[in-house]
Amino acid sequence: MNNELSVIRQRFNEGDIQVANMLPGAIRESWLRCADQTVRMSGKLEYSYVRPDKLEQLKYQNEELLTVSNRHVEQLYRAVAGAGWSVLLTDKNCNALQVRQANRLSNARIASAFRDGVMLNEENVGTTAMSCAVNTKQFTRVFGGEHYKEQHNTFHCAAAPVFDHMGRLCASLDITNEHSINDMAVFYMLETCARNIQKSLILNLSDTYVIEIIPSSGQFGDITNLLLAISPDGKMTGCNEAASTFISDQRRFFDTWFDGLFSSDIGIIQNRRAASGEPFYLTLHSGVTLASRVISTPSSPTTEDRGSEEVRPAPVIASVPNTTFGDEQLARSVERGARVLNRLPVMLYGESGVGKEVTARHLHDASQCQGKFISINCASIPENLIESELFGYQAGAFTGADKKGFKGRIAEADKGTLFLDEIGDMPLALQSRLLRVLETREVSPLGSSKEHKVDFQLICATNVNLEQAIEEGRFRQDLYFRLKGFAIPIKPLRERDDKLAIAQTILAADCQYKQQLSAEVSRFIECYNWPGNIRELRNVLLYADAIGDDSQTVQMDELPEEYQTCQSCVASTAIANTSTPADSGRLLDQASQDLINRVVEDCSGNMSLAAKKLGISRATLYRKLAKDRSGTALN
Ligand SMILES: Nc1ncnc2c1ncn2[C@@H]1O[C@H](COP(=O)(O)OP(=O)(O)OP(=O)(O)O)[C@@H](O)[C@H]1O
Repeated sequence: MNNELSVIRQRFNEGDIQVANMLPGAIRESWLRCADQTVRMSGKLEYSYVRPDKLEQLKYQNEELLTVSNRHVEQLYRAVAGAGWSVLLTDKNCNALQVRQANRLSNARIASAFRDGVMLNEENVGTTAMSCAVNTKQFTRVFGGEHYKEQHNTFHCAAAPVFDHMGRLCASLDITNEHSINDMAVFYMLETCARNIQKSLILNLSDTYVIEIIPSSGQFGDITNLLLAISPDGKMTGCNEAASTFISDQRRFFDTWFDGLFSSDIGIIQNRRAASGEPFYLTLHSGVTLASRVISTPSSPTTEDRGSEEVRPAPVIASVPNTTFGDEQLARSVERGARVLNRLPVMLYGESGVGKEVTARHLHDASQCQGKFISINCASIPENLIESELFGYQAGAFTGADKKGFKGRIAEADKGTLFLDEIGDMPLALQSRLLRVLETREVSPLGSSKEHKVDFQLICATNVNLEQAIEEGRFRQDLYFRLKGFAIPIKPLRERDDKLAIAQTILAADCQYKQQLSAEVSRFIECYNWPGNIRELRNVLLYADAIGDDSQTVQMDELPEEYQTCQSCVASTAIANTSTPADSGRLLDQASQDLINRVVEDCSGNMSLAAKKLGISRATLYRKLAKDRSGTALN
């Protein structure tokens, strides 16, 4: 926390409430409300939870919101979790309805406290991004010491309000990180996600036409476009935030009929061509003409299908039918994996970021399993919590346990798929318990002697060499063989030939503006080493999308700076651009020399391994290195 903020906190705590004027408006107001309600800044922080029966009721009341938002929240989570962000959806009173925790939450107490039903309103936990977003109805960031409660001073959060089809506040969407990351791309994604939830709520209205209007020269499907929902008899029944600003007086809007706004009647959107999605023009009474398009009609299919009709949706990766792109071997393995999954455990292995979790979700979907997909990252749960997290616990099983007990993640996966990520990091003692569960298909929660039958499909993933872990006594061999029913290796991105297809998919799925790659960027993607694999490629493209200009093509100077200066890629690009054979030869030599040096370095000087990776003999490798050192051109 910076010094100034510490001083503000101290003075405020001592009763000088004027000092709050130095804080951003939303946070100042929240601190003052907290002080009014005599919430204490320091002292023990006990989290309160909505009673389980009340939580059920809350979820029931928010059923539509939860159903509609699920894929958006999931998609946001998948995009940001790698950077350490957790995602929370709360109702409009800040009760958590859906919590998706980031992999690496180090604060064990908070990790176990943040779950569905935790009450995060100001009265209970002081100022948070979500309480500010709910109170101001605006996107808000609350960083570190701006949180009222001392215990939250290590967190950095941002939240966006979520509005329903009539523009009423219905929820807040929050992202939380333990590290201070002022990443505009992430905040942008958060706001877009909140707007997409409202869009899906509008598309979910029954017996309604939904039209999309482009107020500027943008394109259809832009999230800033106006959405209007109209009943078949012409009454306005819904609109998104952009439309409510555009039409300004929302209350009047809901008393309005279609022909009260536009100089045509409802027939214009009911004719066959318009109803089939062809663009048409609407004219406001003022004479302004707007390009429009019907995106949903009263007979349109259900929500999820409608979701795919959105023009530029950010598709859910899990629903992408093929997550293997041009890698035929991987496609074959995944297809077989999906077929055997209901009888054999599947093990995915590959470096971090190659897409193991994405593939696991795809396997779950493709296996047609109707149950839930329960994902557990064995490396991120503190060792002392793994056991209770996996197997559950009975009420009062240990100090600090929830009074109601906890079912456990394995039991939650009953009739569904259990995904154990980073299985190589599971502590040995728990490996024995897991083995027993896999053999008996029964779990008994901590503190209970009762066994419960469970039936689940199992996928596990690892980026460590389990065989080596067995040799070193860190992993049980019998568990290894039990888990490795069907093994699917996933190659690192640098070894894949379908890098451009992957990049194109990411652009189409996750980028707002950028939809194609310049020739130079394509060459860079092909040539770069990608140590962070698909995750790194995705981050680079999202960066270009967020900071680049409005054009649809990603240019080299829109990539993060460190990528623009990648030496061997610059050389390869130069080779492609050069016109004289002599220059081209020189640049090619340089690139080849760089590549050799890099591979030798990657292999820590192990010449046999480096030669193997380069596909040349050891003698040739020595010769090339010797020539390089003596300054002779390589050949
Ligand atoms: N097939 C894909 N299509 C689009 N994006 C993908 C695909 N595979 C992976 N990604 C992106 O790459 C990132 C990493 O994916 P994922 O978490 O599945 O990798 P992982 O191998 O499980 O990584 P780790 O071992 O670090 O957990 C995610 O942000 C995901 O969005």
